Amino acid sequence: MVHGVVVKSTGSWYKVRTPDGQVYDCRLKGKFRQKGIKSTNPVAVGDEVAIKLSDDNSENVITDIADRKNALIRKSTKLSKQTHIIASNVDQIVIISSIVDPKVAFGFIDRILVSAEAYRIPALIVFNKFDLCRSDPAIDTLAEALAIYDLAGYPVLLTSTKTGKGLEEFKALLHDKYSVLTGQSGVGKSSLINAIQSNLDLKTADVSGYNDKGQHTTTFAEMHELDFGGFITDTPGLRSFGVVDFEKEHLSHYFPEMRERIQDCKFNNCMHINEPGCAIKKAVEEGEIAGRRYDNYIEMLNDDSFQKQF
Ligand SMILES: Nc1nc2c(ncn2[C@@H]2O[C@H](COP(=O)(O)OP(=O)(O)OP(=O)(O)O)[C@@H](O)[C@H]2O)c(=O)[nH]1
Ligand SMILES: [Zn+2]
Repeated sequence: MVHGVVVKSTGSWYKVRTPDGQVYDCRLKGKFRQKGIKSTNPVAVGDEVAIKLSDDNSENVITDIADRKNALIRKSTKLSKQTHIIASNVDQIVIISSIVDPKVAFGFIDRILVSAEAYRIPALIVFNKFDLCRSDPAIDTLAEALAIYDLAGYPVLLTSTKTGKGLEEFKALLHDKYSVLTGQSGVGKSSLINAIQSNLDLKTADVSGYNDKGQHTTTFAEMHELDFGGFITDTPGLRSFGVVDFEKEHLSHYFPEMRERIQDCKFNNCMHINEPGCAIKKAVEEGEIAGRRYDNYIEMLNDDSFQKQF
C-alpha cells in the first residue's frame, strides 16, 4: 500500500502524487462516502489517499481516503443540494487584487474572506501593481485598503511584477504550503505566478463554475507543484467560494474583528443592525472596525443571492 495526494481529478481518473514525486493515474475502488457531505466528487484535489499499484500501472486504485482537515465546497448546481469539492486540506487562501487598473473590489475580497473564515482556512491578501500606486487617488485607495485589513487582522503583501517588489516575500509565503489562489480577472495573477516560476502552465487548471448564461460547467481543479517547494491551485473566474449551509445569523462570526466583540453586545442574538447596546456599531463609530467592512457585512446580510449563487 502506498500513500499520496490527489493532484488532479477528472471525475473518473485521479492523478496521485507520492512523496517521492512520482505521479500515478488511479481509479476509484468501490464507493467512497465522506461523513455528512453529499458530494458529486467523493475524492478531491488535496485529498490524502492510499493507493494500490498494479504491475503495469494500468489498474492502480485508490483504496482509502484520510479525513479532511478542511474543504472548499460549492453547490454543484444552482438548485441542487449536492456539493462539489474544489480542493481539500488547504493551508491558505491567497486573494490577489490590484488597487487600480482594475480598481480594488472590497466586496469581492470580503466575500472571499468570509468564505475562508467559514472553512477555517487562513487567508491573506496580495495587492499587486504597487507600481501604479504612486499618485492620487491610487495612494489614498492603497492607504484605505491597508487600514481596513490591518484592523481586520489579515496579513497583506504589496507586490509589483514590473519592479519586482514583494516577489521574494510572495515566494516565502507560498513556500512548502498548499495555497489556493483567487482574484478577479486582470489583477495580474498569471503575471505574479510567472514571475516566481516561469514554466507553470495554469491554463489547464479550471474550477467547476457557471458560464455567462448561468449554466453549470464542470471542469476540475489541479494542484501544481512549485519548484521552490509548495503547491498551488488557481481558481479562475470564481466569484467566491460557496459557503454551504451558511446561516445569516452567523455572518458576523466570519468577520474576525466582529467575532471578538460579539459578546459585548447587549442582546446575544444581536444582528448589529439597529439594536441598542451593539458593541459592533460602537466599534465602527469609534473607528475600531472599518466602516467599509461593516457596510459589506450589511450588504451580505441583505444579499440573498450571496447564498443562492453557490
Ligand atoms: N503595472 C503593472 N501591471 C501589471 C502588473 N502585473 C500584471 N500587470 C499587467 O496586468 C495585465 C493583466 O495581467 P494578467 O497576469 O494577465 O492578469 P490575470 O489576473 O492573470 O488576469 P486573467 O488572466 O484575466 O485572470 C497585464 O497587462 C499585465 O502586464 C504589475 O505589477 N504592475
Ligand atoms: Zn451587535
